[in-house]
Amino acid sequence: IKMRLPLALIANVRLLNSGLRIRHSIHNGVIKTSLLSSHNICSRAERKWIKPAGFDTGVKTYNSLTKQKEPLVLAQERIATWYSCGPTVYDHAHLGHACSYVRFDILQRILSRIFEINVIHVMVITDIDDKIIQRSLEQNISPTVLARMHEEEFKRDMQALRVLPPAVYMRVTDNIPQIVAFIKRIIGNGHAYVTSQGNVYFDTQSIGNRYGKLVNLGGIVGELGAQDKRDPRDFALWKASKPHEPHWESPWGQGRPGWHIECSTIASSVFGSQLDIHSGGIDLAFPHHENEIAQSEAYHQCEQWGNYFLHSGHLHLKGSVEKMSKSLKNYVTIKDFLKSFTANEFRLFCLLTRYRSAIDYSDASMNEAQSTLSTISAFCHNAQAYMQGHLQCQPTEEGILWERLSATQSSVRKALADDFDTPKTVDAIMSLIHHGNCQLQPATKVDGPRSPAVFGAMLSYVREIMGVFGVDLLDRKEVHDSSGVLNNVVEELVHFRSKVRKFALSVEDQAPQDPHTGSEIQKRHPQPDRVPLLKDCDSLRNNLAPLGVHIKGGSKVRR
Ligand SMILES: Nc1ncnc2c1ncn2[C@@H]1O[C@H](COP(=O)(O)OP(=O)(O)OP(=O)(O)O)[C@@H](O)[C@H]1O
Ligand SMILES: [Zn+2]
Repeated sequence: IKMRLPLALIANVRLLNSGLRIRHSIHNGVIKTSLLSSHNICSRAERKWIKPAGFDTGVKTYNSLTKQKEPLVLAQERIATWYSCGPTVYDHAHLGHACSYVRFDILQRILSRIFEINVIHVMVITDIDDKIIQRSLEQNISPTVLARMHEEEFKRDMQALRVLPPAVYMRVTDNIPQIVAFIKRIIGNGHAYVTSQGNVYFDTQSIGNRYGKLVNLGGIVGELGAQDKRDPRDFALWKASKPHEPHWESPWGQGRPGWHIECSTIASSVFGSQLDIHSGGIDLAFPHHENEIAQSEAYHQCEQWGNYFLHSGHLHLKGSVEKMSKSLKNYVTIKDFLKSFTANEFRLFCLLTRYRSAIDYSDASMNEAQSTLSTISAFCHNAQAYMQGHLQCQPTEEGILWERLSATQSSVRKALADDFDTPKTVDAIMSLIHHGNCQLQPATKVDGPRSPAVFGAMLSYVREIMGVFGVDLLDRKEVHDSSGVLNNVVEELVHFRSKVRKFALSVEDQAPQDPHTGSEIQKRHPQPDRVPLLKDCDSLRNNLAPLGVHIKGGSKVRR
C-alpha cells in the first residue's frame, strides 16, 4: 500500500484495531506500508477461500466457505479426510440426527462407491457438556453413565438406519490431555488469554477480520454474560469448573474444555493441519464451525485448515418453524420411528430432497417415500418374474430399453457429481422404471422373442444404485417388515378367495326337505361343477397357514 503520511497514520490506527500488524518503509519520499498479521497467524490477512491444490474428483460441492459450488479437490489422490461433529449424548437420538447423519452417509457412500474415493471419516462424541451435567443432576446418575448410555443408543440407532460407522468415534473425555496441549499452544501463539477466574478464552481480535470466514458476522455481537471476556465474541477454550462438576487438572486450574475446542483438537490429532471436508447440520455453522476454524488456524498457523464445509438442512415437524431438537423436546426418537417404518423408507425420504435443504417430516412425505420404494420393489419383482418366465408379456422393444439404461447411468453420475443431487437421481431411476413397466405389460397369448437380459441389466442397475444409497432391496427383513405392501396383497387375495367361495356356494342343488316341517334335512351342497372351486379355496387356506396367514371363517386374516 502506498499513501501519503497523514492518511497512512489514520489507516494505521484502524488496522491496528483490527488486529493486524503494519510494517513501514520509505521509498522515494513515499511511505510504503505492508500488512502483516499481528501474531503470524498467516501472511495473508484475508477471508478469501484458497482453492486447494491436489486431486480433482470431478465432483462439485457446495462449500459454505464460499457460498457456492466448488470443484472438490482433495489433497491426496482418491483419499478424502472427513471430520464430522457428532451428537451431544444426553438424550435419545431423534429424526433430526437421523436426517443429518443419513444424508452425510449417503454422500460418503456416493464418493466411495461412485467416485472411488477412500473416505476417512472421524466423528466426535460430545460426552461432557453443560447439558449432560444438568441432565445427570436431574436424573441423579453420573454424567459418564448418562453419556455412555446415550452414546450406545446413538450407535445402535445409526446401525439400524444402516449408517456406516466412521473409521473411529472419538470421545471428548478420552482426549483431555490433547485438548489441554492444544489450548497451551494457542495461548503461546498469542491467540488466547487466561483470566483470573481460571477460564481461557480465544482472543477473536487477535485474528482481525479472519474471524467471520464462514459466516457473515454483520449483526452478530457474540455472547455477553461472562464478565471476564475481553470481547463479547471471544469464546471459552477452557472453563473453570464449579463445585461438584466433573473436572480435569490443567495449567489454569481444575476445569473442563469448552465445546468448540474438542473438534479442533480431535480433527487435528488425526488429520494434522489440513482437512478436506468438515460436515455438520446448518445450526453448527455459527458459532461452532466458525470457532473451530479460528482455533485450528491459530494453532497450526495456517492459512486454511478445512477446505470444504458441508452443512445439511434441518428436519422440521411439518408446520413447525423450529428444527426438531432435544432441547425443544419436539422430537420423534429413531427407535419409535422404526416401529412404524423401515430404514429403507427413511433413506428414500432423505433421498427425495437435496441434502442441503430443509425437510418436512409428515405423513405425506413418508407416504411419498413409501410409495416410491414400493414402485422400485415392484419393478424388481416383476423384472425377475419376467426373466423367470412367470410373467408373460408381448415382445418388448429391447433396443430402446438398452438405450434408456445407458442414458440413465450417465445422467445419474452427472446428477451425483453436481453437489450430490439425489432427487434428480431418483427421478432418473423412476423414469427408467416407468419405461421398463410400460413394456412389462402382462399378456395371455404371447408369441415372438423375449428379452430377459435387458430386464436383468435394469434390475441389477437399480439394485446397485439403491445399494449405493444404503437402500437394500434384498434385505429379507426389510422386505418382510415393509409388508405394508405385502399385507395389502394378502388382504386382496383373501377378499378374492371369499368372493370365489361365495360364488361357489351361491347356486345350490335342491336340498331334500322334511315332508312334515318343510325344512332342509341335510346341509346344502354346491352344484357339482362348482365343487372344485370350493376345494381350491380350502387348499389356499391350508397352504397359507404355514406362511403365517390364517384365514378364519370367510375372510379374517391373522399374520
Ligand atoms: N432437526 C435437525 N435436523 C437436522 N439436523 C439436526 C437436527 N437436530 C440436530 N441435528 C444435527 O445433529 C447433530 C448433533 O446435534 P445435537 O446433538 O446438538 O442435537 P440437538 O437435538 O440439536 O441438541 P440440542 O437441542 O441439545 O442442541 C448436529 O450436526 C446437528 O446439526
Ligand atoms: Zn464440531
